[in-house]
Amino acid sequence: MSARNPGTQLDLEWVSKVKVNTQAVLRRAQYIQGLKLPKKQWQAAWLLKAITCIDLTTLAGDDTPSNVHRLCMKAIQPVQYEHLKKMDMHDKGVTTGAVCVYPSRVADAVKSLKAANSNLPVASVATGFPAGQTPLETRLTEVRMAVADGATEIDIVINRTLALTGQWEAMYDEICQFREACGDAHMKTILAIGELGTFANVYKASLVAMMAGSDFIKTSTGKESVNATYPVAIVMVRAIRDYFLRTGHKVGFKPAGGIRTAKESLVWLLLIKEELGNDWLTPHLFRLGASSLLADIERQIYHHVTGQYAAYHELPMA
Ligand SMILES: O=C[C@H](O)COP(=O)(O)O
Repeated sequence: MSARNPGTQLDLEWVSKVKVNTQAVLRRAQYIQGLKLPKKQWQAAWLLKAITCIDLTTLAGDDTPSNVHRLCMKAIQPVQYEHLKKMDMHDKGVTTGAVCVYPSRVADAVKSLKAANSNLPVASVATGFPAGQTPLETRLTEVRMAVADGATEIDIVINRTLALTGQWEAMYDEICQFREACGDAHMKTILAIGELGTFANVYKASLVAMMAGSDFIKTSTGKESVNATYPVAIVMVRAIRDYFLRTGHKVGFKPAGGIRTAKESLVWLLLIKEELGNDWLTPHLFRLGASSLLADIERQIYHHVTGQYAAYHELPMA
């Protein structure tokens, strides 16, 4: 991870002046989706880059030490060795960016990775994920427990009630407390954009989250009915850019929820390149939160290397 965002004082004047031009946002998102995607070896290189930015995720009620173990093994070796060798990438340490699990499974993930001699980060959702509707003290305890079990990245959810009722100061205070509870663990703040109503609210929530010291802002939990969309991403990355221009602090961006295809991962990389520039095209500042994207990327890489499409059952799944 890159240098942390120390946050700033809450600037309510900046927050209150926010206006978002919806039509301009939609046009820009359309434009980015229409851009030409890289082909052939360039596409394969971009797909490998996308893999290094994935937070390989399992967030299910039936998660067990054994499926978390498989997830970790997949994160360490996301592409078959022979395929990487054919691309001369076998010795470049291609892994996913992190694994992401519920707090109760952090210790399992840490154990599996340690046994495999891997220092891949373990991220954990916390703070009453996905709804955030538990008492503040419970949410803080959850963060501390995940960190104590070895999570080095914590994905918190914002209190949507506070955002929807314009209680930005209270939201800022809560996030500052989460940041403190994280200690040295990097904090990604999930806005749950599908529940924020307007683009202006998304922009305001992004600003408040960054002012409170978030190292990343993240679109969604993957559990809302609307998750990562390109227009919302434009709004959030513009907030990241504006915050950087004012403070000099680079905050990362993590779209998450419903990202399933290799093609989508390429569009996400293009969006970041166009909006924030190459500096952000690194796992330190960009992550894709996804539970099933890797299988499709692996399939495209299989095709690139062999000239044939693999059936899903031919590729080892996370
Ligand atoms: O943070 C990651 C998301 O929960 C993953 O969502 P997904 O299962 O739709 O890929």
